[in-house]
Amino acid sequence: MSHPSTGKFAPQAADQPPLRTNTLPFGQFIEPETDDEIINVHAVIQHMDVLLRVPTISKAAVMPDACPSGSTPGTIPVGGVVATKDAIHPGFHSADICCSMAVTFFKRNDAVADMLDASVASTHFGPGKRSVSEVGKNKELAQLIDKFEKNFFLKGLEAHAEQHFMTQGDGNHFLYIGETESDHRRALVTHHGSRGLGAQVYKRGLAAAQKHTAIHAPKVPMHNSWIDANSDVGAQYWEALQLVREWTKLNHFAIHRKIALRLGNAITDQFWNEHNFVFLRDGLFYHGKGATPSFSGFSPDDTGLTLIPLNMAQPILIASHADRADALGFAPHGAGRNLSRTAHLRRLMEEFKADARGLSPNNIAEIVARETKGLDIRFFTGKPDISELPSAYKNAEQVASQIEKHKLAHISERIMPLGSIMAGDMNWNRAGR
Ligand SMILES: Nc1nc2c(ncn2[C@@H]2O[C@H](COP(=O)(O)O)[C@@H](O)[C@H]2O)c(=O)[nH]1
Ligand SMILES: [Mn+2]
Repeated sequence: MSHPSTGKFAPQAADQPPLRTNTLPFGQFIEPETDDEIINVHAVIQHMDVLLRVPTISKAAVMPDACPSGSTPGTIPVGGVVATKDAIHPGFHSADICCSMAVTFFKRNDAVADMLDASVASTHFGPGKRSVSEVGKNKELAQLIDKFEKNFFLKGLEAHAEQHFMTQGDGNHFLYIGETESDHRRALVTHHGSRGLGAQVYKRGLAAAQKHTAIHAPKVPMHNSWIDANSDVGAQYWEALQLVREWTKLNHFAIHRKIALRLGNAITDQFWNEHNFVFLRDGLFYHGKGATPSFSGFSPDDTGLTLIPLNMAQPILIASHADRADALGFAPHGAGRNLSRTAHLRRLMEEFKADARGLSPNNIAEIVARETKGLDIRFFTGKPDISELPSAYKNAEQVASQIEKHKLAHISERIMPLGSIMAGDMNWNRAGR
């Protein structure tokens, strides 16, 4: 028998779990209001229907911010949560392992421009890496990297862990400055994942999963393949995920610490949460692909609070756990994209009657100004990435009200926006310009 994806011969294993002929019911907490949202929900449900035929899956849910994440049928949507038995699916947490949110609160309320200046000088956005190593200065990082040697999935990735440290990448990764709504405490929030390190671990994990699944369940397509959690490979992969998680946490807080030092300001509180990760709970592996855990003890660092961003001009929600059973104990991780990057750009080009050369610098300045009024918004490349402006995302208030209505989490505080930094235009949207 040949594997449908690899085309290679694979022996038929006696214990082969078949693909289910029927899908499973799953928790749906997504309520479309506009035509775009109706199309979006339809696509999400179609993907879930195919996905839930994978035999390792016990239960699943989609959050209010769900949107498709690829065109191959059965690709887990962003905003999807899938619980599996004895199986870890790299495709369900995807390449940006441990994409996460982290907040630091400061003692003194410095001027927003000073905080952003200190941030620009302390972090790095965009592809690529740092030329100056932090390993000599950061004992925890050095100790973490020392553990790589013994792990099959991390061995040889030491340079990635070193060179990508204190970088944040591109796309919708951001650094946000805000102030708590209730007591006006100044906050610094970052959003990023495990950078090149996680991407390499994912690649290796997916290869191991394909190898296993081609033998044990050859009808399961490549993107839904899994690693046997009870095997040695499974134990190694689980350990690699935990070490990648540690790296990501160090990365967030090393950036925060550098900014605090540069400002000469004291840190009063910090917490963080993963929203792209695998969580082990009562013997099941909960894969959150863009979903915020909302249950106690989701990680060894759980403080009972999580962060849910919406867009650069809206508050970041601070939520406490609700642990709704049919939502599998998860809440949304954001507002979710309204439209694909290309569709969003196309709409703006239509609005501004742009020709094949694309939006002019004046058009772009006008769009940025109208969407970010009163905020200090900076782009690391110096050029705005209009695909990341608030209009690219779903209605923030609608998502927040769905969180409360469905009791997916309890919103206990809001960090009101003051300014932010993102990578900026990376040339992807030059098409047609
Ligand atoms: N506060 C900000 N929130 C933003 C920004 N860009 C996107 N977002 C929100 O983050 C989530 C997370 O997305 P993912 O990459 O983890 O899938 C997204 O759904 C948006 O709601 C921003 O610039 N500032
Ligand atoms: Mn993320």
